[in-house]
Amino acid sequence: SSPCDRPVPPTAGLSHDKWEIHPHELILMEELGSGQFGVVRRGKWRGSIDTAVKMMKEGTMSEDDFIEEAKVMTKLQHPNLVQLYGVCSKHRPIYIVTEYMKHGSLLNYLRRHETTLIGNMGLLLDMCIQVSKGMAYLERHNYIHRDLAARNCLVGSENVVKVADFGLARYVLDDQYTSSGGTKFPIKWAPPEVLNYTRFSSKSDVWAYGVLMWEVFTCGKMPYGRLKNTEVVERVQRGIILEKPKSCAKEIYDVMKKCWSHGPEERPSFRILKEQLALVAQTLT
Ligand SMILES: CS(=O)(=O)c1ccc(C(=O)Nc2cccc(-c3cn4ccnc4c(Nc4ccc(C(=O)N5CCOCC5)cc4)n3)c2)cc1
Repeated sequence: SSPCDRPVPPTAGLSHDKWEIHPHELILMEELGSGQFGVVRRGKWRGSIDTAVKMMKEGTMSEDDFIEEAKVMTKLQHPNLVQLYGVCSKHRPIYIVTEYMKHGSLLNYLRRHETTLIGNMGLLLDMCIQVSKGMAYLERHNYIHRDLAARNCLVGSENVVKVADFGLARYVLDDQYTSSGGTKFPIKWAPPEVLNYTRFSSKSDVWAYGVLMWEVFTCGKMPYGRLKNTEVVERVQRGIILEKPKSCAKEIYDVMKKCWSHGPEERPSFRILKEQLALVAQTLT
């Protein structure tokens, strides 16, 4: 059965806190990757459920605030969102347990499969549409991602693409990542109002979504190439936008450009974006 129709395993653990997962219910397997936040390993939950387990290095996130938020996040359920199953918070490091996506990040997937993907506009557009569906769900629930990019989307079987780590950015302690002046802040995915006032909204997620579309249609190129963050900030504030990717239809680039409208209120909502992209898909494929 496809992952969509498999019911989401009940996050009801043995304890009364249904978002709490008992470590003895988890079998940890191979490492999937790591970063300044810690290590991610594949896992099996209750013997059969495939999971990814993020072991958050101490000091990387405000854990108590995150654990509080995890209760809300486990309720966000959609076929294009990486499901948070729960957390192991009774020990350190805390574990963040989500559904497993077997092809890894969308960014690496695009780069790894560039030769087969570059001419397949229908498939690239479908990936973008799947992300817009997950984001339209978050928008409907007034949930802001704050770090939408191809690196934070994941690919599963049958080219399923899901949005991951929504809202996680709020709990990262490293102010190199959280402040817009920091070296790790995702400047290239940020609109003017975030660069100037760190004013996040679903419309700043829409700007980032436009950059994600650009990443998809360039099969994982770095936006603005090797330009320094200060040069990108200057261009964005002057209204200079990313150029049309070679293998991208004009109609698709037109949608990207709407996502990069200078004022947040001029940008379409994800609800509208989803519909516009479905129309473009009909005319193109
Ligand atoms: C900015 S921050 O808040 O500090 C932050 C930074 C990083 C992260 C984070 O989760 N990073 C991260 C790093 C590595 C793997 C993950 C990561 C998270 N996941 C959640 C669900 N599934 C996965 C998954 N799956 C993978 C990853 C790699 C492979 C793999 O080895 N492949 C090679 C062969 O072809 C297939 C693919 C397979 C499945 N990898 C997540 C989260 C938050």
